[in-house]
Amino acid sequence: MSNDKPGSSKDSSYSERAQNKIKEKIENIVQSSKVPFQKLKKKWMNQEEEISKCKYIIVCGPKCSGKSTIIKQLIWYDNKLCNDEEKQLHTKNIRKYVLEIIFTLVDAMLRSTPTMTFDKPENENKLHYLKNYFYEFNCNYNYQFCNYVESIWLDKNVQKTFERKHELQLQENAGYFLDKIHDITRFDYLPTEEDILHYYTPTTTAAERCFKLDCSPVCITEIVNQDKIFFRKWARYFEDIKAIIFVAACDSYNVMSTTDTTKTKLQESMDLFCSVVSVVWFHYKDLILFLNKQDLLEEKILEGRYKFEDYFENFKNYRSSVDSLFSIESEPFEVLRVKHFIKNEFLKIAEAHRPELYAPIMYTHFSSAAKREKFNDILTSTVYIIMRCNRCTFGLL
Ligand SMILES: Nc1nc2c(ncn2[C@@H]2O[C@H](COP(=O)(O)OP(=O)(O)OP(=O)(O)O)[C@@H](O)[C@H]2O)c(=O)[nH]1
Ligand SMILES: [Mg+2]
Repeated sequence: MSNDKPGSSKDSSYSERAQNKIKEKIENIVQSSKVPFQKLKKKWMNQEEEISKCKYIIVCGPKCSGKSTIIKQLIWYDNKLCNDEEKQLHTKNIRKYVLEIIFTLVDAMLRSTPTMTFDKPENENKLHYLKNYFYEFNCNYNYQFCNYVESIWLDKNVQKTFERKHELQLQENAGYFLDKIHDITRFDYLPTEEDILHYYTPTTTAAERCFKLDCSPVCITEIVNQDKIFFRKWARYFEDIKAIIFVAACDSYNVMSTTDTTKTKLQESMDLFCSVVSVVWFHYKDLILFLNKQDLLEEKILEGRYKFEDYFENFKNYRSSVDSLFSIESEPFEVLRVKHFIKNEFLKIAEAHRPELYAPIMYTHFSSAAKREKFNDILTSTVYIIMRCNRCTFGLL
């Protein structure tokens, strides 16, 4: 009967109330922390599982070599292609890009010596409209755009100027879009996947792209702003990666580097490749080398304007051990010689810098990453290699 004692009931109810309050408080804390903690724990466990299964891959190579294009193709693997809404987002940019190509061509035509003007004088007004109204007002589609752009492109003197495309500041894929100008200027134009692959958007930050590849998670990071010392400095941060993709643009054999004017961009790619394979961390990693832009390389070699031996002296005496292959493959002999020579140069660098003892596997692909069909087989085997790297990590192979 302690409750009957004076003050006791008060005290006891006080202590009871206090205790209950504390209990309640603790419960609240536990409750509030318990739920998210459990959720978090589940999430962590899931993440941990995902991450441990995840194939971290870095994609490196010189600027504009096709790194993002290859990543796009990998994301679209399994037919997870763009839907119409996503495609629509590219329409305006592609139209704007086509206009910029037209402006560059007209500019070059007007500056040429002897000076040229439009073959059809009425194109002058059309150009004026496109430059001062259409382009200025955000390139929203209208009837004039549809008629004027094609009319200017078909002007005899503009076409003549395009024959000098190598001398002009045009991107290599300008021809691809000009060939499709009739489709692009239609009101119902919806870019194809190949149009999206050909459209260039420079990558400015090293963003990680995580997606499912053949039902398994993959994280791919495109490395930006690389130079020769980049890998030596940062390589240890990539210690956990499972594989490296290196992309080189083979058609750049005649394009002089902007940073070292004694070298071509292809030679510069080889230097960069050398610094990648020299990194000790990477000696244990699988390496997938894409000798990219084969379609543009073939076009350039067959055109004959820029002889390969003028840029790589030892090409003259190149006798390939795969000479017998030349007769089986359907490509022109000279193109095959060039592409196998380039491959050989990269392999020599890898052999010299990746000690055989550690070096796992180096896979080499001749690729045309912006071509949907042509890239299909390579895509399948790349996915297989990525899966293989993963199974190796878990001792399944
Ligand atoms: N014709 C052709 N064009 C290609 C090929 N691969 C890439 N391209 C084009 O080359 C341009 C550059 O490709 P990206 O994939 O953006 O190159 P990148 O290496 O990511 O470039 P940065 O992000 O600026 O370093 C784009 O217009 C692509 O469409 C190819 O094999 N053939
Ligand atoms: Mg990129």
